[in-house]
Amino acid sequence: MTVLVTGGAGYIGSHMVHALADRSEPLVVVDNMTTGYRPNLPDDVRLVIGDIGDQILIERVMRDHDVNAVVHFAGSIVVPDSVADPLGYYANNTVKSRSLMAAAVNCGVKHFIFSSTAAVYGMPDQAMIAEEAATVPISPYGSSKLMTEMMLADSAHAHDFAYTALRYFNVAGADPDGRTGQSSPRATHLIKVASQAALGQRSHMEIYGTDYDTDDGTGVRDYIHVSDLIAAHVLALDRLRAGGDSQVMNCGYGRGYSVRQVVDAVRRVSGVDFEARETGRRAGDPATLVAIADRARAELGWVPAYDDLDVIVGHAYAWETRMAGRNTAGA
Ligand SMILES: NC(=O)c1ccc[n+]([C@@H]2O[C@H](COP(=O)([O-])OP(=O)(O)OC[C@H]3O[C@@H](n4cnc5c(N)ncnc54)[C@H](O)[C@@H]3O)[C@@H](O)[C@H]2O)c1
Ligand SMILES: O=c1ccn([C@@H]2O[C@H](COP(=O)(O)OP(=O)(O)O[C@H]3O[C@H](CO)[C@@H](O)[C@H](O)[C@H]3O)[C@@H](O)[C@H]2O)c(=O)[nH]1
Repeated sequence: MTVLVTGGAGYIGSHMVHALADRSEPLVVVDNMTTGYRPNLPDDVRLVIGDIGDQILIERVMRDHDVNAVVHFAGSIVVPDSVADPLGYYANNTVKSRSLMAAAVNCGVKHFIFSSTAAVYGMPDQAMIAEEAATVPISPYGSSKLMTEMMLADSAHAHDFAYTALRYFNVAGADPDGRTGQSSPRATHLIKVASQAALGQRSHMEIYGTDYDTDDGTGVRDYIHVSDLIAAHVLALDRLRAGGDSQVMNCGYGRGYSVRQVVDAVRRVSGVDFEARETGRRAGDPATLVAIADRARAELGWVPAYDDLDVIVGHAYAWETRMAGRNTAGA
């Protein structure tokens, strides 16, 4: 009854690995280490360095480890990169997910949890988004994820497995115990970038667009603490094991913060008045993305524990401080 965690050496996946290890669940990680970071994993984890598109390898891992559930985080995640390299994104996110699913079907894996995204909704006309909202992605990244959801739905009809596709809103923060966090130096996420500016790793940061139709003109997002997101995964796994049906669920708190509010929070938490320069809009950014996450609460009994912007920022900033120390020590 082993859980296969794809992309388990990445930001979100490594939090899942710790959560499963905390429950003493047998698990195996497959990661090709393109953006993965080994030090974020427990020392004794079973890590197979390989690609989810290598179906022979994946089937061997599934059989050797008696895998019964897959939690699929592996993928490429930078929206502007997907605009520049759509075929690369469809290859890594869609084609290789198809291969992973084929391996799961061949090996009789019964449960599948998939990292989907609010990007499947595109530029919604309503600020608050439920799962029934139209899915009209505006980036190859969003399309690559929506296509994977479609493959899951069709395969679950045809074969004996059930899935949960979790549509994450903006994932932020870090493990409260400091075991792992966002470690990719190229990460573009707002709270990470602002924390780097506060630590002096950047001379300044930029606010992309101040003319949105929002209260203060900057983009509004629903920031969810990574540990709350992982709690939803663990509950989704338990629900599938108990015979739960296939579902798509939003993961967010149902409350949005503007870029300016986030920048103020990072200044408040860090005590550093770093520079935030106002520039033009970034391509493909909707004004507002906020989840209606009633389904996750009802179906999973999910109750967030870290729904507080200063707590999220505090954990992200503590992690960034730790990373800065590591980098200095290694220099
Ligand atoms: N970070 C967010 O705000 C966010 C929001 C919505 C959805 N997601 C989704 O969550 C998942 C995890 O995102 P993250 O922020 O942890 O990113 P990440 O880049 O930190 O983690 C992705 C991991 O997958 C691995 N990987 C990539 N392609 C692979 C392949 N072909 N075979 C094996 N391993 C591969 C990478 O090495 C990395 O360890 C992704 O699928 C992403 O699309 C993230
Ligand atoms: O240096 C920066 C970085 C971001 N922003 C703004 O901050 C907000 C959040 O941006 P970011 O942290 O880059 O996240 P998103 O572009 O909203 O995308 C994240 O959240 C999506 C779900 O909502 C996921 O699909 C993506 O994978 C994930 O990167 C947006 O309004 C950006 O324009 C800035 O102003 N300056």
